[in-house]
Amino acid sequence: MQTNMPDIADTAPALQTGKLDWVGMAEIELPFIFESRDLAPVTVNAKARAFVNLHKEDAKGIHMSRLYLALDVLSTEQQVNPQTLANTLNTFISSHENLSDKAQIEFKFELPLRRKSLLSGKVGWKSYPLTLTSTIEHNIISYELTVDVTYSSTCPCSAALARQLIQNAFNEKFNQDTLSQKDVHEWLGTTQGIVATPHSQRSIANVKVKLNRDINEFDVINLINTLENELKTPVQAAVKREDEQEFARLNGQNLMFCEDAARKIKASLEASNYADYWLQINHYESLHAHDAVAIAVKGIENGYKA
Ligand SMILES: Nc1nc2c(ncn2[C@@H]2O[C@H](COP(=O)(O)OP(=O)(O)OP(=O)(O)O)[C@@H](O)[C@H]2O)c(=O)[nH]1
Repeated sequence: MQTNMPDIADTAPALQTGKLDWVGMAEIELPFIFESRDLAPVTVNAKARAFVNLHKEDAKGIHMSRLYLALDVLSTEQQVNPQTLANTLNTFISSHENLSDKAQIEFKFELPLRRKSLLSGKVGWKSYPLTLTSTIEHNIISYELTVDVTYSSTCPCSAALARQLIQNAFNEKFNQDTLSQKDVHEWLGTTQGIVATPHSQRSIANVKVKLNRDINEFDVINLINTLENELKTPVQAAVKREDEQEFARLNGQNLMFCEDAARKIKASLEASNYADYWLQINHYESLHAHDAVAIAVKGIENGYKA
């Protein structure tokens, strides 16, 4: 290797002086082993962002290779958990002495989970998009987790209008003289009986939570289960007919506007122990070509903004 190579990050003058909030790298390909409560350590293929601030006004630049190599150690020699992330952030700072006093790592990846069907006992894969961000500032580390949960939402307005059409069709078909339980039962099993069906839409809840500082493990499964249990109609993996029928029942018994979904999730996050939260509910309408959206935050001082 050639010695005496110029190292302009240390020696060259900055074109213009000034502090920078974040400098680093984005879209770094980084497989790693992720650790979370109730989950066997799982290898995920993340895209990483790695940053430090540049508070030395006349420094030419940061040392990007040092950030990259610290991430590589995390990827190849360790498993990702709150402690190893904290160590890596500390390495970012200690490898930028006099240059930086803040650091941030963001991982975006899909977490594949085995999910059970509603009734049949079958199991299948479902992937959840996650973003895990850890930041160190004034020696304090914070963690933030964003997850997208996909579910089905059936429109309550459409359901009421469909019920009215069914009632009208019933009145046309039957009167007191012709009413027989057997005939009505048969008729209800036809498309003339259930003359209209409400529309449902694939919907996504984007939820960001700020984790408490003192956590010693991530708990992604608990967050996902909390959201899915509240929504009741998450999209399914393995589906037999009995599961599909149960899904239809759950949709019918959990009619929701985006406001309903947002309020349900807000209530469940309020009941959880998160330091802060932000949520956006997206109903990708099948009636409209546009989407129905609701946003909420915990509303704490200096917290997330809607
Ligand atoms: N700071 C900075 N570096 C960049 C940028 N684009 C590419 N690089 C390259 O990132 C590489 C790594 O920089 P350093 O970490 O300083 O590399 P190094 O000097 O070999 O590593 P050390 O000996 O640890 O300082 C250099 O080759 C830079 O040219 C940029 O926009 N800013």
